[in-house]
Amino acid sequence: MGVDPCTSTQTRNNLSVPAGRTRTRRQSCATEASLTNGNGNTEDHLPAARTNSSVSPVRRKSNIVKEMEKMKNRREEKRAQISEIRTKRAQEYDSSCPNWEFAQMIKEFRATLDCRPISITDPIEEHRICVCVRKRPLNKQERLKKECDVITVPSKCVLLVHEPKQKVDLTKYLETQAFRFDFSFDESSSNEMVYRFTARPLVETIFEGGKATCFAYGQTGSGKTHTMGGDFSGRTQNASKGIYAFASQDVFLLLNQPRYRNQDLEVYVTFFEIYNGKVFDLLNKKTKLRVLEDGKQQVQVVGLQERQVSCAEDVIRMIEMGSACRTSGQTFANASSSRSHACFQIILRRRGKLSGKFSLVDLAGNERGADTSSADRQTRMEGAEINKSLLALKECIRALGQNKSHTPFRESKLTQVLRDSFIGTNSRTCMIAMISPGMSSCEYTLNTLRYADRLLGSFLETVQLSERMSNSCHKHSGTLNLDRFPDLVLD
Ligand SMILES: Nc1ncnc2c1ncn2[C@@H]1O[C@H](COP(=O)(O)OP(=O)(O)OP(=O)(O)O)[C@@H](O)[C@H]1O
Repeated sequence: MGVDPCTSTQTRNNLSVPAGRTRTRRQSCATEASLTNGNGNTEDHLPAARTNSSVSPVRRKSNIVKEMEKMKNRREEKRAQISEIRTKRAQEYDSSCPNWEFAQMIKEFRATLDCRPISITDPIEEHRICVCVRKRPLNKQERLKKECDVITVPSKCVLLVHEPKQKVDLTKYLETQAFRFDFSFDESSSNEMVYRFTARPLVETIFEGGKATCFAYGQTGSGKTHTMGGDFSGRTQNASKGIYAFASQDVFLLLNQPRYRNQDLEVYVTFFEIYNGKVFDLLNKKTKLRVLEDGKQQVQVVGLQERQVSCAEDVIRMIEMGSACRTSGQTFANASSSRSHACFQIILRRRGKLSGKFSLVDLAGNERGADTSSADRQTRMEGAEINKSLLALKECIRALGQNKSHTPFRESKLTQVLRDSFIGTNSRTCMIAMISPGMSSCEYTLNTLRYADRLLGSFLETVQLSERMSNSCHKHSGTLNLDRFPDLVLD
C-alpha cells in the first residue's frame, strides 16, 4: 500500500520539517497530487504537448524530493567536512596514541585553564591533620605505551581527574572530577618541595613533646617509596633524598639551635615493617616482634631495636639498611613493589625518657586491598589484611580530627603500633595521597582520592565538563562551581 506523503506523519518526522513550514509543503503536495497519478505518470488534464507519447515526458521533481535531495547533499557535505577535520586532527595529534581523542579533549580543556601550581613561596598553614596529593610523572613504561595523562593540577590545592567515558552510542566524553586538598603537587614537584609543605611543619612538634606522623598512601607504583625513602638504589649518581632523610636533617638542625641545644636530647631511629599483621624489625635482620598492650593501654613492640644516631648521614645509612630488607614482590605497575607497611621512626629521648616521636609510614599499595579475586591464597590474605588496616587507619585519623574520645586503634596491627599518634592534644598527622597519572590507573586514582577526601570529611565535586566526541567535533560544557574552587581560574 502506497503512503500518502501529505498525510504520513512518519515521513514528516523523518524530514524534520519545522512546524512553521509544514503548511507550505502540504499545499505544494496537494498541487503535486493533482498532477500525477499513483504511478507518478502525468494525468490527462496536463497540456497536450506534454502528454504526447512521441515527446519524452519531462518529469518535474516535487518540492519534497528536491528538499530531500538538498538535505542529502548537505548531509554528505557535512560528513566529508567532519571526516576531513578528523583526519587533520589525527595528523596534528599523535594518532598512534590509542586514546588520542581523550588526550586531545584533555589538552583542549587544559588550554582553558590558567594553571598556577604550588610555589616555594606559598604560605604554609598549620593543621592538626593535613591531607595532600602528589601526582608523579608518566614513567617510561607508560610513555612507551603512549598512555594518556588524565590528571591536571591547576592550582596549589585543586586536582582534576578527567575520567574517560563512552556513551552507549560510542560517543566519547570526559567526566572531570575536582578534588580539593590542603596541597596538590604536580609532576614537576620535587621530593624537597613535597617535604616542605607536608612533613617539615611537623618536625617542631616532636621538640615540643608531641607525636607527629606522616603517611604515604596510594596504589602500587604511584611513588610512595620514592617520596618517603628517596632513591638510594645506587642506580643514579645523585641519589634523591626522600622525606625520611629531609626530616632527619631538620631534626639535627633544630637540635643544634640554642633553644634545644642544652636540653639533653638524644636521637634514636627505629625501622620496622608490618606484613600480614606481623611486625618485623628492619634494623635487626627482620626479626619477628611481638606487640603487647599493658593495663594502661600502652602499646609496646617488644624487642624493637632503637639505634642512636648523631648526624643525618647516620640516619641515611639506617634507611639504606632497612630498605634493603623490606618485603617486596612484583606487581603489574612496579617491579619491586612493597607488600608491607614500612614505619621509620625518629625518636627524641631526654635522659632515657621518651620526649617526642616522628613516625614516617610508607603504606602498602592500596589496590592490594581490593585484590580479593586473586587465586593465590597468600595474596588474598595479604590483600584482606591491607584492606583492614587501611580502613582502621582512616577511622583513627578521623577520630583524631574530630577529637573523639574513642579511637578504634585495636582494629589492626598498624593502628595498634601507632596508637600514640592518634591520641593526645599534641599529635599531628599528614597524609600524602600518591597518584599515578595514566588513564589505565584512573579507577585506582579515584579510589585513592576518595579515601583521602574522606579523611577531611570534605566535599567531592563531580562536573561533566565535555561532551560529544563521536564526530570529533566536541565542546566543553558544564562549569565548575567557582565559589568552591576560587583558585581555579577558567578562561
Ligand atoms: N615523583 C616521581 N618522580 C620521578 N619518578 C618517580 C616519582 N614517583 C615515583 N617514581 C618512580 O616510579 C617507580 C615506582 O615508585 P615507588 O616504588 O615509589 O612506588 P610505590 O608507590 O612505593 O609502589 P609499591 O606500593 O608497589 O611499593 C620508581 O621507579 C620511582 O623512582
